[in-house]
Amino acid sequence: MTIHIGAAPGQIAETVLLPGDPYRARWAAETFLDDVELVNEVRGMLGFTGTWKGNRVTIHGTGMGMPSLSIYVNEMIRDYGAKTLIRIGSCGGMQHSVKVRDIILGMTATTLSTPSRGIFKEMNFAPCADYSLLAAAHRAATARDVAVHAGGIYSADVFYDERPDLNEQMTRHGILGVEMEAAELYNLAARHGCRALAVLTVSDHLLTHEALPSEDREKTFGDMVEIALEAAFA
Ligand SMILES: O=P(O)(O)O[C@H]1O[C@H](CO)[C@@H](O)[C@H]1O
Ligand SMILES: O=c1cc[nH]c(=O)[nH]1
Repeated sequence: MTIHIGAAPGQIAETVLLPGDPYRARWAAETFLDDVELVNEVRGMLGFTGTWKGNRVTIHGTGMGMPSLSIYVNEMIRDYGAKTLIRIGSCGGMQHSVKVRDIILGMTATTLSTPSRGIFKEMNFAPCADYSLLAAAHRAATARDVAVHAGGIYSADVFYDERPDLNEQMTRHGILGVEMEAAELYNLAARHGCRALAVLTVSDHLLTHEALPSEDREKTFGDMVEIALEAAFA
């Protein structure tokens, strides 16, 4: 047990899928895993371990934003031995070529700041995905005939942004979508020699202002869960 995770030693698998929403974790575990066991509910942050095609997997919420994700991912890596960590999140589309419900694979995650800024200081470290996971996820998405885009994403610190010029610059520089956790996930994976990837579903669009309701964000993003599972065990 750690301060924030109530699982016993060995109850967290080496492969972890990480939605922001703990209820998406429950839905994904109940929908896609066998022999599912609740392994954490401290502070209502739900985590489940089960099997997918015989492989052990944990699906665990991170909460919203990089400080929250940092707590769970640090404990999963340092205390439970997680090795492959795949975020399964929602994001806002930032290009007209990207449509609502499309899948985005985050090759890089641009950010203004992360919980790691204290160690990087003046350095602009470039958080990036693990290539083997990225390539496997792209193959899995293509095989499923899902609209998939691989490229840069933006990990913002705020959802209600008072600086629209920042989003405009991201769009201008080809960034595909905005979310709030991937950059720190990639930083932590790099620091600890783990593999990480963000597989995102476009839930709303900053240019067209389309938006899916919260229930869809919780329960209908099955393609990204299966793509993440296929990539993890490719
Ligand atoms: O749907 P999740 O995985 O929570 O991801 C996105 O949704 C939340 C904001 O609504 C942020 O956590 C953002 O990264
Ligand atoms: O962080 C997020 C997630 C979904 N949509 C957004 O606009 N931002």
